[in-house]
Amino acid sequence: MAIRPARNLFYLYLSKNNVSKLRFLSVSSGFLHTHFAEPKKIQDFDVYGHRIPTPPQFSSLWCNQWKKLNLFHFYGHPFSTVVENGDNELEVCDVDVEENECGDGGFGSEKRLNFVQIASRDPVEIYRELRDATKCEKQTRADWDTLIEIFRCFAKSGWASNQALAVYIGASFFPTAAQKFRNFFFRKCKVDVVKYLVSLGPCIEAEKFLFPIFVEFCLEEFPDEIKNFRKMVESADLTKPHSWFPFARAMKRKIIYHCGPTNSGKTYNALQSFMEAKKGIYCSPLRLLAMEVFDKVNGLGVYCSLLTGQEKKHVPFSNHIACTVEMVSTDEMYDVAVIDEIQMMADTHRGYAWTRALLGLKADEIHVCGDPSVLNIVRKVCSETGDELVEQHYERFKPLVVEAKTLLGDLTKVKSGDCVVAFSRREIFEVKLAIEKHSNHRCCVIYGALPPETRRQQATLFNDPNNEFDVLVASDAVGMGLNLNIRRIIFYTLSKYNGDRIVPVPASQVKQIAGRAGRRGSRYPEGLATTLQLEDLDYLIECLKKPFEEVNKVGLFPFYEQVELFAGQIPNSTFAELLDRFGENCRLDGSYFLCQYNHIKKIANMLEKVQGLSLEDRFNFCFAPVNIRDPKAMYHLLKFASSYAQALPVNIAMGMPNCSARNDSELLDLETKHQVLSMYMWLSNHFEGEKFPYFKKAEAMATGIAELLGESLANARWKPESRNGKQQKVVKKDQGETKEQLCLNTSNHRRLQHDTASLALRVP
Ligand SMILES: Nc1ncnc2c1ncn2[C@@H]1O[C@H](COP(=O)(O)OP(=O)(O)OP(=O)(O)O)[C@@H](O)[C@H]1O
Ligand SMILES: [Mg+2]
Repeated sequence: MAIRPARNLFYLYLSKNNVSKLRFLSVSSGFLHTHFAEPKKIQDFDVYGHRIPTPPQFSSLWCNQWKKLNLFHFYGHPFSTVVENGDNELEVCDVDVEENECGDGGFGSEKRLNFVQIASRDPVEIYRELRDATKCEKQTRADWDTLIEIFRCFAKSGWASNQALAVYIGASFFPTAAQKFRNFFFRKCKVDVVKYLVSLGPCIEAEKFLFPIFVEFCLEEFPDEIKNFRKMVESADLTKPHSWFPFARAMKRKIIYHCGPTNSGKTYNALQSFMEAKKGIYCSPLRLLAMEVFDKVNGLGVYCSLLTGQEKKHVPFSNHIACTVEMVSTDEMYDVAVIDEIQMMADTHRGYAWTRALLGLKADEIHVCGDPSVLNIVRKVCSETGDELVEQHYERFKPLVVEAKTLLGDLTKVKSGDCVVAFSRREIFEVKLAIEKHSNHRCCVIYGALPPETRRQQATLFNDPNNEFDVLVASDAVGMGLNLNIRRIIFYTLSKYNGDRIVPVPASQVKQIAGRAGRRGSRYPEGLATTLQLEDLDYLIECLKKPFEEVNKVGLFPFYEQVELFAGQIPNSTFAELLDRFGENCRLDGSYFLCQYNHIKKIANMLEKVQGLSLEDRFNFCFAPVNIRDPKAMYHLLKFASSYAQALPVNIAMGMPNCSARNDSELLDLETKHQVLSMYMWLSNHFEGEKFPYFKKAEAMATGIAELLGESLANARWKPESRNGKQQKVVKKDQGETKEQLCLNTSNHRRLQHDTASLALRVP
């Protein structure tokens, strides 16, 4: 028997056969499911209530009535514990059932009984009585005071506001409706109703009593508002996303889940099926990985094209394509599709792209590769879509061992084949500088702001044993995709800036990064992981020991067409307002969340003043890959959008640097320039080509800059920008860097300061 708590939806089935009559107190707290009433079990049971318009998931009977004369009754929230027996029947626990001969509801006083009778009356009736009353009955001062407080709480009640959604009273309209309801009630109130409410006081019970009366009031008073909101909600319906892809639903697809930790051969095996297929698609989490698969597959003699937001490389006669997951086509038919890093379905920003690929791909066979965190939700999706699911479980090829002695804060203990992982660009350069200054090692660097080509070039340099670059210093960008010959991962710290504050690095990420050590094919027999500081070791061990946390929701985001439909319901709003209203009003099934769209809103706000962009243009511009914290990059996006809106050919308007960076500021400049060019290429691919006619030029410049970045990194021996002087500039660069500033400015980041200090102390 499983016990599960029920919230507002109560199921009940009486276990006692001798129950002949029932009454309910406080049942107004919820919906009573219609499956409940099995007349043969309860001879004289007659739920007395009425239907209210509710969304399908609440196709229930609203009940707040009780029958006279009873043997059993339920107090408070008796249904908050529901026992499910093996036959899937549901019973109310006996503990919640009290026998009572006298039928007074257990309150013991006649006065109280009257109140109780109020509670159990049909809210429609109460409402009509109030509505038809000509004036307010006299109340005491104290009762008024309590009443005012009760209505104040009602207007602020999250519970009531949520419940009101079920009858299409939106959250933004709820306070107005509650205010009008209060005015109505105060003009008409009756002594017995008031007394009952006052006896409850300002509490959830009072809200629950008032709510159905409020609903009646709203249904009569605000039919237009309800109709409009209903239309709006229906146009923001994201429930049943599997039904958005009818063609894929008509297919019986086979999903093969390659499930396991990092470095266990998941992608390798999926790619075997991909290459053997007549027609295949590989969906990558990163441009970098798409490029790598493109190269590898072509190298093995299978013609394969490349499609990312920025580049389209068509290989003649190819039937295979490697793309980034955002670019996947749900129109094309494939024999085999691979969706790599499927656990990214749960990513707060990009998760929707994986969900869409899984639900929408028209492929006979879909190989998904990832850790076990989304296995259950993929099982659920498959049962909804009717696809067959086959699970293949994997183990790591080589063991991962934690080195307990750590580096004790001493970076001179770094050895050949080590990868030091830091979570900000500044730390990366500090570590590189310290290692190169005080040892004979040379460092490659990999971090998110570098173009994929440069990251690959750095990875190749590190992997090649025949050069002096034998240590890697990297950010979490190293966690996915690259094949690196790492002997040992050393965490420089285990906390990072999450866009808001410094937090411990999530265990799943620690696992993913540590798992990079000891890759199959590398010369190391096992992978090692450790920390720079001894005090971080326990957290590292804890993370590595932790089983993968199960995810219970995955991301969704509306298509443009859905946003357009919704926009029709609220004309004259800005795109950012539209997104907010969509976010507030969209309906989702329990397995999905709406992906975060703050960055989209930020771009939408910036572009608001650009006249002449259609809604679709705005939607597309907002998805352009831009670092919203980099004002230079944002400025270029604004300029691109302005030219586009004026139907002018969009210019790159940026000079090509002619030498590699000589200091950190020049390096930052190269990074930004590359990002702007990459954005231009993306826009050129997402809008009509002739509007962005300088694609080739942008591509050539981007290649040149990536090379300059590679050269610059090989020679980089400068300090990252001074913390005082150019802090602002650095902070705007990317998330990781803002961490550094916070570390310096606030006292609760003592540990990082300590790390830096001890680094300075111990390095001779
Ligand atoms: N059967 C095999 N024969 C030869 N090499 C293999 C085989 N399986 C895997 N490898 C190699 O082992 C390395 C790790 O494999 P793969 O990338 O498939 O792991 P993964 O489980 O996808 O890891 P991650 O989670 O890090 O993506 C790769 O370099 C891959 O080419
Ligand atoms: Mg993989």
